[in-house]
Amino acid sequence: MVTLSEAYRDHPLHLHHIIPLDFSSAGTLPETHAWPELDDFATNGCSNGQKSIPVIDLKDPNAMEVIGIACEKWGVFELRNHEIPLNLIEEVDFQAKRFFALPSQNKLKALRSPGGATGYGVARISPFFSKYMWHEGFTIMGSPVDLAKRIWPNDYAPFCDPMENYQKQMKHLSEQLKHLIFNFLDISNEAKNWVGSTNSSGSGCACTAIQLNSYPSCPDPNRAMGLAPHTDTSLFTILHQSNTNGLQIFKDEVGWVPVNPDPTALVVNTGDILHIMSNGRFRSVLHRVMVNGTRPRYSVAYFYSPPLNYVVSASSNGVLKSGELARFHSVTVKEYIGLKAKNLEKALCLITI
Ligand SMILES: C=C1C[C@]23C[C@H]1CC[C@H]2[C@@]12CCC[C@@](C)(C(=O)O1)[C@H]2[C@@H]3C(=O)O
Ligand SMILES: O=C(O)CCC(=O)C(=O)O
Ligand SMILES: [Fe+2]
Repeated sequence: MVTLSEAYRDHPLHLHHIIPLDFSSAGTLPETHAWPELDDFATNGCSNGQKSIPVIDLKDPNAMEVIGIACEKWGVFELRNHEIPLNLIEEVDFQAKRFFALPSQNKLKALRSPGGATGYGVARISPFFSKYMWHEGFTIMGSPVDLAKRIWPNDYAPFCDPMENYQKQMKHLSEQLKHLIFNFLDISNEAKNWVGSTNSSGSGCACTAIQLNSYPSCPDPNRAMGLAPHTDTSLFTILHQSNTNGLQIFKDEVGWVPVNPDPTALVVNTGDILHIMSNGRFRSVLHRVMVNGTRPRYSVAYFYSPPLNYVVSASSNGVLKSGELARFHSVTVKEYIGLKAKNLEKALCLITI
């Protein structure tokens, strides 16, 4: 948990790649946030938006099969009947909005440090793009208490309690999804249960993180980018989006497909670590967020990955059919996070055999 921070420590960032714009006082879109090549990009996407992602009921007796097929064909699905209490989701959402509504100078008290991974700041992928995104984020790994105390020294519990509860519930849901996905892929019990792997705290726990995302309503939405196209580093990500649209996934031969929000459902997407573990069968899905001219958008992402020293490898986990060769070199989770932090989307190519 806290240990995921450790993987980012070797990749310090400059402050101008951490501090978000004060969106509340931005009356027009600054040139630093205007993406020149966007027009084409945006129109192409929308014209192909007729298809929609698979919807899956977790209680479906065929859940394993339909989730496997969705991961293979789409890399993303909407999950219903997930059993995360709606009032908890709403409370997390409410606390996220309460944080982002604070004056800029208050939010900066929880600013991510240059060598850190948690706290308030722009998206981690920002240094790879010449323009800034219309986005601010808040990253939590392990206990949120230290961060929340910086903002609400005596009254941090209303923020922390729901976040900690959400971490527990999401971890439980992630374990269920992991079993379904790994069973579908015939991944061995050893690999499935992270046997022999630990993180630096000595526990064999998964690496997890919560990312609160805010995309304020934008004075010039056609020239702004909410979150630039990226794949997640995780095994998979569980996303909750409240009711403003903007998320799109890229599907081969279709283009950008909108993922319409249903506040009672969750969206699950595949990440790079699953891409490697499945030997490229479950490709990590490219996605982005477009912004809105009238309504702000909020989302909560939960990233789930194996422990830091887990060896991510198709050659030893049972996925390879007879005669099939591994397409990627084996790497630990920590090594892969390091490669991604330095090379972004080239990281997968760098370990391709
Ligand atoms: C546990 C994670 C996963 C991170 C890094 C770290 C904390 C924040 C996550 C995000 C959230 C926003 C998109 C992304 C691409 C980014 O810029 O920061 C994600 C990234 C990743 O999936 O690599
Ligand atoms: O806001 C969203 O819907 C997407 C967030 C996202 O892609 C991320 O946090 O990695
Ligand atoms: Fe993402």
